[in-house]
Amino acid sequence: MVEIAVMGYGTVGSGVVEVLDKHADSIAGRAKEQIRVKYILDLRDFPGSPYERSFTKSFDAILNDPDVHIVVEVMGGLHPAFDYVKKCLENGKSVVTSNKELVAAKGAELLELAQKNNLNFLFEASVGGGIPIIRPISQCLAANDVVEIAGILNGTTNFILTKMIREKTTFDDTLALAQKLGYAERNPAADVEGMDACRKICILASLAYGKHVYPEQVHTEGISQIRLEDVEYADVWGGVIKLIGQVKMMDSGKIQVIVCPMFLSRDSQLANVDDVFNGILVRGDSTGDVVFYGKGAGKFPTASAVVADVIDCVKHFKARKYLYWDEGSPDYVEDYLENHVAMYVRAVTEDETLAFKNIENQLGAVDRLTRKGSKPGEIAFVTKKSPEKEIRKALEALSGLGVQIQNTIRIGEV
Ligand SMILES: NC(=O)C1=CN([C@@H]2O[C@H](COP(=O)(O)OP(=O)(O)OC[C@H]3O[C@@H](n4cnc5c(N)ncnc54)[C@H](OP(=O)(O)O)[C@@H]3O)[C@@H](O)[C@H]2O)C=CC1
Ligand SMILES: N[C@@H](CC=O)C(=O)O
Repeated sequence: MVEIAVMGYGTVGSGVVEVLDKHADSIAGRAKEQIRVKYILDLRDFPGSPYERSFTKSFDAILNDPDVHIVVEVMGGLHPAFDYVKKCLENGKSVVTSNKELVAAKGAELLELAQKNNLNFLFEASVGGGIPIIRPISQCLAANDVVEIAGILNGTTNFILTKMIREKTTFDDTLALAQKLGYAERNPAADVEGMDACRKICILASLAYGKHVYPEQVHTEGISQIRLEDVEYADVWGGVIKLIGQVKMMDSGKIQVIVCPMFLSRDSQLANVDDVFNGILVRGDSTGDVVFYGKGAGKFPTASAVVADVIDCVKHFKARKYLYWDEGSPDYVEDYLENHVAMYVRAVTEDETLAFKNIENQLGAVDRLTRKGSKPGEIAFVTKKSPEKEIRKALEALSGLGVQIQNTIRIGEV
């Protein structure tokens, strides 16, 4: 019998306890041990819960119980999660977490601590919800040099974009539904403004290239600037808008990494990844493209990944699971303005003919886009591929030449 503690009884934590209970026998068969939830730590009371006797408000009760060998951290946030996880690892307890904020900020330090103490620190659920992606990158694709990873990494924003486009629902209503379904972060700005996807691409980049990438090193944009006009122009251009996290290794040894909405061609493997689903493309030098697809958020998909880590922990008490990356460095990430991109631009002008003359003077030839029902003075175009800093400079100059930029979205090559 292995006794464990679950810290946090919200969407994911309640799913973990339920899955462990419902599938107790088959899980015991796979882990070769019965797994029992001895403690559930939460701030609230849950009167009438079938697990009522396991609830505690004392972290120390868990920390000081020598019978607890695995602690599942599903509270979220950095504090007190970091402190608790660190103490668990210092006190001989392996840790499983779904907390991407924690792994993206402190992964290198916690992995080192786990290694030092011959314990496991596992976080399959931190990226892609129920999709297996941490193990495939660290194990199944280990023979490859990873050339690039690009993915739809946030279920909430993909759900919002899909519903707004297909059903013309409002942003606020769709976000409220995503919250009700347990997809959104406690502070949904983390989803909408791209921070959640940023944390996930940091974890994938750290794992793939062996060096920590910190969220503050990644240029991050969310979906709050996207308007229905942009969605219609994307359609005219031949694609869709998706929030993408992307990382590539450069010849210089630096990485290019970004999180932002992108126009994706309908031919892209990620273009039809809709609703709460995530899609993650990993390009290996030997395998070529491998694409992972599944539910990126929600109670049971995420609980499934957490419980799989618990089972793996039980199977690897003696032989630790080897996950590791080094601390990062300030010069490791290329300035995103140096990246070569093509850019969709939507603007307004009072004189269209003059505007396009000025646009082509500044940017060279562009591909004009038109849509039905455009507003008076509205124009849109796609630039040629150039260093982003040059495009930004040209767009700044255009605003002094009667072209008021309303939005820009990068053209993805995924
Ligand atoms: N929801 C999802 O689909 C996914 C979530 N994740 C990640 O999993 C983690 C948990 O997410 P989720 O379950 O959705 O979040 P919830 O907010 O639903 O659950 C968190 C739970 O932890 C409790 N809690 C918070 N702080 C403490 C504390 N100091 N001591 C004890 N209990 C505490 C909360 O209590 P109270 O409500 O009283 O504050 C709440 O019950 C997050 O890191 C999230 O990013 C990862 C993948 C998918
Ligand atoms: N809020 C996240 C939850 C899973 O990681 C998302 O929407 O993807």
